[in-house]
Amino acid sequence: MCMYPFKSTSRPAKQRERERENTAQHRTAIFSVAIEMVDSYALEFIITSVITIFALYNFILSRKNRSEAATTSNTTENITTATGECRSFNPNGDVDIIIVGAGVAGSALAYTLGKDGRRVLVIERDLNEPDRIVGELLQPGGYLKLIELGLEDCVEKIDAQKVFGYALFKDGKHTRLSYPLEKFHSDIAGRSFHNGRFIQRMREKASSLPNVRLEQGTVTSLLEEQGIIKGVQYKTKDAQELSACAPLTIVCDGCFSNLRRSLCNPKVEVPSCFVGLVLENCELPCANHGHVILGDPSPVLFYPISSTEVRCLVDVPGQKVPSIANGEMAMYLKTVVAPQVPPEIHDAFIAAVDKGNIRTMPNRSMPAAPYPTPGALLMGDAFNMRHPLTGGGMTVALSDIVVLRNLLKPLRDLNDAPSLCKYLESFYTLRKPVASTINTLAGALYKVFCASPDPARKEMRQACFDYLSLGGLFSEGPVSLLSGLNPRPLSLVLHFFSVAIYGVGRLLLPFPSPKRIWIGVRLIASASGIILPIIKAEGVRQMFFPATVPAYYRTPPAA
Ligand SMILES: Cc1cc2nc3c(=O)[nH]c(=O)nc-3n(C[C@H](O)[C@H](O)[C@H](O)COP(=O)(O)OP(=O)(O)OC[C@H]3O[C@@H](n4cnc5c(N)ncnc54)[C@H](O)[C@@H]3O)c2cc1C
Repeated sequence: MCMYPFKSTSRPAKQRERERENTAQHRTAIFSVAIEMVDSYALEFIITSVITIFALYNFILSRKNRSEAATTSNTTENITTATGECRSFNPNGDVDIIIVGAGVAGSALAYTLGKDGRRVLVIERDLNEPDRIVGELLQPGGYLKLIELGLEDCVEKIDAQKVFGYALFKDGKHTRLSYPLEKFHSDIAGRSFHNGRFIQRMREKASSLPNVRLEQGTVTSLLEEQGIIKGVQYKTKDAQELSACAPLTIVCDGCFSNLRRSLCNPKVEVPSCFVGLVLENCELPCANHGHVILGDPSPVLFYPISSTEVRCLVDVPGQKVPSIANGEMAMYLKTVVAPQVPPEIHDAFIAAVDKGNIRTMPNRSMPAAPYPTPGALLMGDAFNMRHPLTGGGMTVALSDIVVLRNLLKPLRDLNDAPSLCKYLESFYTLRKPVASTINTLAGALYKVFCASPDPARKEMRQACFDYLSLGGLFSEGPVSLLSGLNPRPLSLVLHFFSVAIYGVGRLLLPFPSPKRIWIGVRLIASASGIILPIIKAEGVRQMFFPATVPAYYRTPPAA
């Protein structure tokens, strides 16, 4: 029993000293290896753990919601019971798919499905060229989707401008963030243009197909028969009430959709409005770049929409904007916004305000929360919206169309609505990597980029600007997420928390004071408070663990 202690104490003192040193060195080595491992894996581990807990929470919640949804999905607003008029309208079943709305999503979808041989009827409220301040900058990721759909020529002959990245301005300093386009063909870049011209090109291209028919009319309701959407009821230009039927109706009636209520659970938020102006004949400080001014109270954007025009979008927080009619808006733009505009375009900005063509648009966000409904599907802004700060809406819509096209391709017959509906549930998961990355980034960046009196939020905003200014991986990563070139949700979360940690590091170095430590703690809390609710709304499981969602593996009904 006492052999070991006896042996130990009987060794010579030098040997014991050496052994002690060895043990200490060994411990230090283990400790430093452990520290290195902790350094490299801690962040990933913490995030993965948080996400896993959220996934479980979400899973339980989604089951609860699904059963609630089942009871509410039969609300009949904007749904009319089909009585037989459908069959009399198109007795030969000459339409496979009805598309409501020929905006960005509807017209791209019509061409895509028409090209695949579907007989498509598109009903659009107004076939004249739209004149809007939305959807004017297509990210390079969206342009890649346009190529996949064979629609890239729709940005030709409309004086579209190539966009190679962003210039970010804060307190008189600026940094250039280029899209990482090196490994792509030289034609790949963002494109900015007049939204109406782009849409008209896509409408023309869709209607050039013999099996695609575009009609002007306003859809007033969906036609339903025994829980299955059979088609739509619509009013023509000359006030005729008609109905049309098809095995599948795809609703793409945009951000103000009044048909989505029966197909999803619309939780629309309006954090701010954009006020739009057009600056003429001026040179942006960084040619062929989007410009983001981290202004007070919130960001201001500039980007070219033709060779002679620059779009300016001024974000105004809240749902109310100063009145244009009584001149309050012009006063606001001149006194609050103009002093923050880069000097190179200041005069053009004032001239645009004086010219008076000021437009406004609410900035809406709405997570996708569909009620899978046999015979119908939502797409575009009717289905899912995010803050337009990062110009991601069209990229998400086009990416969704690619996913849907691939799912529908193997199907010859769309008539078995319940089986088709079950199969198309996979769409909601397959779209997630692109959609959730762009949506989350838009929501998070908007919050970070807004000015705030809170010191923690101020630090976060400055840390974000400085982090992006570091260049290399620090700008490339976030920009490739924003551009839709690398839509990876985990990469987004890692960059977001890296910005927060970078901000905290700057607060604590070289000498942390209690006040700075406290701001650091609040910075991390505020970063989590910004991103986690958005991730939760996107669906943690679908976003980070899509392969664990059973719908991911749905096979075509005929297979
Ligand atoms: C201020 C602002 C700026 C934006 N900037 C950008 C940007 O730079 N880049 C970007 O990618 N995204 C941007 N977006 C988002 C982008 O505009 C949308 O994501 C995109 O337009 C969605 O396309 P959509 O087809 O769903 O809707 P829309 O393009 O709005 O099309 C909807 C169509 O449906 C028609 N319609 C509506 N109701 C009916 C009905 N009852 N019957 C028949 N037809 C109907 C409408 O006439 C319209 O043609 C911005 C959004 C806002 C609010």
